[in-house]
Amino acid sequence: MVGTKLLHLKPNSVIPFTNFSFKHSFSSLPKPSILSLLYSTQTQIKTQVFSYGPSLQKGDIPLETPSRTQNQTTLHPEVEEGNNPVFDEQKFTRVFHLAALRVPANDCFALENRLRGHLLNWPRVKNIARVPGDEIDEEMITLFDERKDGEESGEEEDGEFESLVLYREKLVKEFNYRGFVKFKNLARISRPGKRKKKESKGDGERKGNERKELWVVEVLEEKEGEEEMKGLLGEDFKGGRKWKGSTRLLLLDERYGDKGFEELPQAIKAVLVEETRENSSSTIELVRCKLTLFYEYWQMNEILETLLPEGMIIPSAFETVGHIAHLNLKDEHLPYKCVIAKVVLDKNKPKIQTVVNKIDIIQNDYRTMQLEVLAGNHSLVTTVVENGLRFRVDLAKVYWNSRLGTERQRLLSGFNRNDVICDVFSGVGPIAISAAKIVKRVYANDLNPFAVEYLEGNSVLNKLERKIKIFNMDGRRFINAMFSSEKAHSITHVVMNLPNDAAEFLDAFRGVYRDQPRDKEFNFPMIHVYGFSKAQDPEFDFHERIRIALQEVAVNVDMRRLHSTTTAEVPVLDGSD
Ligand SMILES: C[S@@+](CC[C@H](N)C(=O)[O-])C[C@H]1O[C@@H](n2cnc3c(N)ncnc32)[C@H](O)[C@@H]1O
Repeated sequence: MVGTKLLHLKPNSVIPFTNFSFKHSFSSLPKPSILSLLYSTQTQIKTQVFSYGPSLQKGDIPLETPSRTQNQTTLHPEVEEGNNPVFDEQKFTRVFHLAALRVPANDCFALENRLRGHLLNWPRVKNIARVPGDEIDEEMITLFDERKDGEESGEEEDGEFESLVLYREKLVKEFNYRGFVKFKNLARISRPGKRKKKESKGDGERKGNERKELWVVEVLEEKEGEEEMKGLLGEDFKGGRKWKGSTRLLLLDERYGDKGFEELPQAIKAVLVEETRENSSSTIELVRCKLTLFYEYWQMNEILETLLPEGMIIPSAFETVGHIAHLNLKDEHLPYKCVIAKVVLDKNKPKIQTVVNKIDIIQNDYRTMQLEVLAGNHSLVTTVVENGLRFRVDLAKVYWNSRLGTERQRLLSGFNRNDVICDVFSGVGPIAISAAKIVKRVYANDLNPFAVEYLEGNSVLNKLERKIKIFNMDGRRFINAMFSSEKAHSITHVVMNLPNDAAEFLDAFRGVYRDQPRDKEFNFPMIHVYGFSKAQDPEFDFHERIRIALQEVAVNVDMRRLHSTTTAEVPVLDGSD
């Protein structure tokens, strides 16, 4: 039993968010309550109890793969060496021995209902299972019945067999370019090509070439009388003495895997007994079977718990941007980064095509991340859908943060069709373009020429280009340009989303309204400023920064604390002065 900590990867920042409008005098500062600001890494001790359900610590490892002890001792060094992501997926194959009821296909749903509570209840495994050859052609059933009748009336064996041979002849005539859909064995006899090659790969090969299967069931017992039919219809044929038509397997709860008939619960016994009593040629029978779970079956954390050293925190969450999974690995994970990335990719295909890790904290002007591609294709250009709009981004060249989607929605909900928005640090346009759908006009600006290129492309992509005017300049210059022009009167909201130092950019507003005539019609815009603070009292700290930047100008301030996590924003404080 392994105790493992789950790490939810989260950014370590708290973003006080402020919006305010100008007024003519200061009043007292709000008294913010002191709240812990430091983000805490959420760790969870996961105690695994393996008494029920599938687990990599249970079941048998098939003979061709190394034993579990061997598996655990060799895996970590192998993984560590040169970050080699190629680990043997077969090491994750586990075989479980179960009991099942083989039932007529037509009755399986009714019996499933009746036996509820006694059937296997494992995630992603259907308790009505199919095995190769369990679907039998109606015509074949008739022949079989004829054969049986003959048996009963003492007919000669040659005659019985003849009808099956005739039936095969009939099938041969039906052969066309698609081969035999129902009887693979006949197809194989007539057309020994590709298929023969594939099937000679050995027992371990999984069926289903396109999509790898998660699990497979095989019946263990060989029934008398099966051989003869097999010879005619191929290896896939299963059925035995009681065979009468198409069948399904109802997998019984794992507790009954090694139980004999007498030890089964009454409900199961009753089904078997009743069926046999009512119908002497009942096809219901108790069989032993093998349920094999493959690498594809196991969840990301189950695989990683096996691959990473015992006790290591398992990276259990990541951010997604379009087709890209964005990890934020801790130092201790770095020796295993490629292995972790491979598992993330395998377990999240096809939505995820690329797995990256952030190399360094964001510290450049354009707020772009330094990313290392660890698995999948190397394209960092992707499309994100937010608010029903599409945004093309190149994570290597522009800023994007999907976690801010909720906050963007909150902001947008305060805009109406009479508004004119000025987005000073617009990036590729998640706020500006979404706002353009609602408001009269948007002025959007960014210093990063690549961001502006994508902003232009995205406004066209969303057919909103006629409502957006785009600028590529420093934020201060942009504010000056906007507020020294006749546009100043029309602007109702200014958005400043540059959390590191947007507050310091507020100095650009000093005196912008000094010479404006103050008629009754005049409204000051609402300025939405985002910022980080590591101070003990971030609201107080942020308020001070705003006052220093604006100096003589009086403002109404509303402050709201955002904890930038994947799930939550935390409104903490509402105050005004
Ligand atoms: C935190 S991002 C926000 C982008 C966008 N609002 C969003 O939510 O995705 C800040 C943006 O400001 C831009 N930026 C940085 N310094 C700037 C400056 N001095 N003037 C204008 N834009 C700047 C960066 O290029 C970046 O795109």
